[in-house]
Amino acid sequence: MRVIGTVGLPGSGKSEAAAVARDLDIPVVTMGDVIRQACRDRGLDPATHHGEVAKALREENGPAAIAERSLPIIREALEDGDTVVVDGIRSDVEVERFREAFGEDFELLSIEAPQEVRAERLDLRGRDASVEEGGESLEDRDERELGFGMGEAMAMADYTIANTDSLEAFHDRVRTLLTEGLAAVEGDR
Ligand SMILES: Nc1ncnc2c1ncn2[C@@H]1O[C@H](COP(=O)(O)OP(=O)(O)OP(=O)(O)O)[C@@H](O)[C@H]1O
Repeated sequence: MRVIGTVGLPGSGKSEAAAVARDLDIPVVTMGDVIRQACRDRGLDPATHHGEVAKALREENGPAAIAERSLPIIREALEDGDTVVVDGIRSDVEVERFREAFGEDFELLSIEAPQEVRAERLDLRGRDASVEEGGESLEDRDERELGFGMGEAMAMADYTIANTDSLEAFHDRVRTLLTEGLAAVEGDR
């Protein structure tokens, strides 16, 4: 059994890593979906209340609340396969919760790229932060995510992939990691 969590700043390549997993028929549990479901449970539109509900969940049930709610979904996904990818980890507290739940079976992958590289890719993706995030710049998004504990989470990673080369090279790295395991990408640690 392998539960592989991904962490990384905006535009680092987390969605691309999740896409590689899906291509391999590895289920991806997205923590954002947990928040969207909580919005619907409260009769709120996820499009406008996502941030507010994420904050409320943490205030009501503690900083690991979203990780906690992801656990049954991850366990259910593990009934169908040996490996699950968890996308959307934001903090060290969440990493600790997953380590507590899955022990050695939990692996943390940090995806890293310099801010200027991420900025360029996000512009190309058409999700320019200045438009999509209500005027918030990538610098501000980075700062906000680091404020949640993203930096501490990244520091806890079992391995790091530097996503500074081509998309194809990144896909290959992630595919190797998912299919062959840590030893195959040991050089990246
Ligand atoms: N190595 C690469 N070369 C070229 N483009 C890339 C590379 N890696 C990712 N991209 C592109 O950069 C953009 C950002 O990547 P992605 O959406 O995976 O980031 P993310 O970490 O999920 O970001 P966010 O947290 O903002 O959702 C995407 O358009 C993706 O296709």
